[in-house]
Amino acid sequence: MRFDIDLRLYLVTGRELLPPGKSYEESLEEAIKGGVTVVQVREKKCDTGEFLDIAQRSKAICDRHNIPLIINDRVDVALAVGAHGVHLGQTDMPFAVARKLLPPNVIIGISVNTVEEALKACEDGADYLGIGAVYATSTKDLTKPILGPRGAARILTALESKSIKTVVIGGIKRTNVLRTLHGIRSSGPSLRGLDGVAVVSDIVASTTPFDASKQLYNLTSAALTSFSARSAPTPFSTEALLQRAVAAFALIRKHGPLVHQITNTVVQNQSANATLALGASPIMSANPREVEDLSKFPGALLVNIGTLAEEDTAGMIAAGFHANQHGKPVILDPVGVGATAHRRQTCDKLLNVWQATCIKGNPGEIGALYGSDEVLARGVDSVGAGFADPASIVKNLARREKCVVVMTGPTDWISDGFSVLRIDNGHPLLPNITGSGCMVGSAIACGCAAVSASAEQARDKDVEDGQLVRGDILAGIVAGLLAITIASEVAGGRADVKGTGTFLPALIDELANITPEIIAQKAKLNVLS
Ligand SMILES: Nc1ncnc2c1ncn2[C@@H]1O[C@H](COP(=O)(O)OP(=O)(O)OP(=O)(O)O)[C@@H](O)[C@H]1O
Ligand SMILES: Cc1ncsc1CCO
Repeated sequence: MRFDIDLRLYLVTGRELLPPGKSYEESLEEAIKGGVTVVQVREKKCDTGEFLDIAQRSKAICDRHNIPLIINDRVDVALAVGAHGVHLGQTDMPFAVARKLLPPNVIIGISVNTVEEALKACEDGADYLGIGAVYATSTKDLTKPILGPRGAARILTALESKSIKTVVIGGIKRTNVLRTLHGIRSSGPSLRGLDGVAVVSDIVASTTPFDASKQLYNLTSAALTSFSARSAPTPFSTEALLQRAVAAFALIRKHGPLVHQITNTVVQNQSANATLALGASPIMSANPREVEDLSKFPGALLVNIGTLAEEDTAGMIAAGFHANQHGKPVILDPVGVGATAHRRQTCDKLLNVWQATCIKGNPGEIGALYGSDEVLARGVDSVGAGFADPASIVKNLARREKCVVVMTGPTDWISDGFSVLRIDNGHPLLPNITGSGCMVGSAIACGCAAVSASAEQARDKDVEDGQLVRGDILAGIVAGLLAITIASEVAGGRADVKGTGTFLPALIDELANITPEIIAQKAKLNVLS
């Protein structure tokens, strides 16, 4: 097998882009340490001697880190330095000629811009394809059409039956990599057809290439790692998950993490009070100017689109983006997403820019995101009896969005795309106060914030492939759900609670009174699969 190269984060060099004071070697080494998995040396404006010199210097660095090196265009230079591969454009040396000149273990990649070029390169026997340009870029004169994510998806769709490896290239950077990969997935077959992203200026022009490539590696891994391609985690029992959730609940009180909430104007006060009662610290702000600073604190971000003021959308987009960059859990509450086209478009926009850790909604909201009309929404409320097969809905949406999905109701259904769980706690008064679902979102955010802050503090092992966040997220989510639903049972059973008016303050009190022992004792949690 000739091809054993990890294409996930493919760096294409460009010395002319280096920032002042940064040497080529320094930049390359930092980029590799940050997560670059393969390096292509591209030198368009130098003579052979200089190209050879830069290729040899690159090879020495790559060898030190066991990273494959590919040479752009020049078969002779590749042979001279013993490179792993050669990358050819459509106007470079023809594939057949290069193949003849190169030893069989040297791979050949081809740049393609159309379905025809891609199929021809497959037929020729290319080892991988660089599909682009996805966006306009200053690093290359573009004479061919810009593909956009949808154009790249068209080429990937045509390659569905081929085993060839692929990367997308052209203007890809930290700010658009998730949007790009989400866009390709939603308009093409699946990301299983894609093996990586190629990046130039976002790494080479950076004064901190280590950070740039680390962020790009994590973002790309999270978007690329397909649930179906990943091996399923070890199944766990109800008892084991309950223990993890009880431990996660205790971490809220231990760490008192910051929970940044962009939420609707109906529930701001009660959600902030619920957060405090659980033992975390709320900060409610949608101002795009401060979301980056807020993302630096250990904790979590909640984005609730309940009242969706026009001016809040920019803050929601930026907050999720920065939270992803800092590995903070992001909880999306798509309130009323089934009610208006604008809410649907906004959720699409948000999920195109950032990766959610958890999406929580009532059946109307989850159905609207899933694209099902089995359950309908009336404004922010869900109507009707619910889904005939709720377990499949949450599991399939979790797989598609690569996050945990929670669907609330008399039974709360939860899935991480592998397991499905149900929680049967809750009091009938809970859905009758406005914004109880929103408070559930805050409670989930508190649980996620706690497990994430704890893992950060313990400097847990580095994030696993495909995960943006650290910590036992599923346990954090279950902890938040159990805390609020069990507190509602205690509050609803109190003699002084006469209806929804007295229920709300009692609920806040009982959230503060709840203990890990009460949760362990009263939880009606069941792991179904
Ligand atoms: N009939 C019920 N009995 C007990 N608990 C319930 C019942 N219905 C919902 N709940 C609980 O209430 C919480 C809120 O769920 P619900 O589905 O009402 O949210 P929502 O519709 O998003 O609320 P809102 O839009 O008012 O914020 C859930 O955690 C759930 O456990
Ligand atoms: C009533 C209402 N309207 C927008 S948000 C909200 C709170 C419950 O979702």
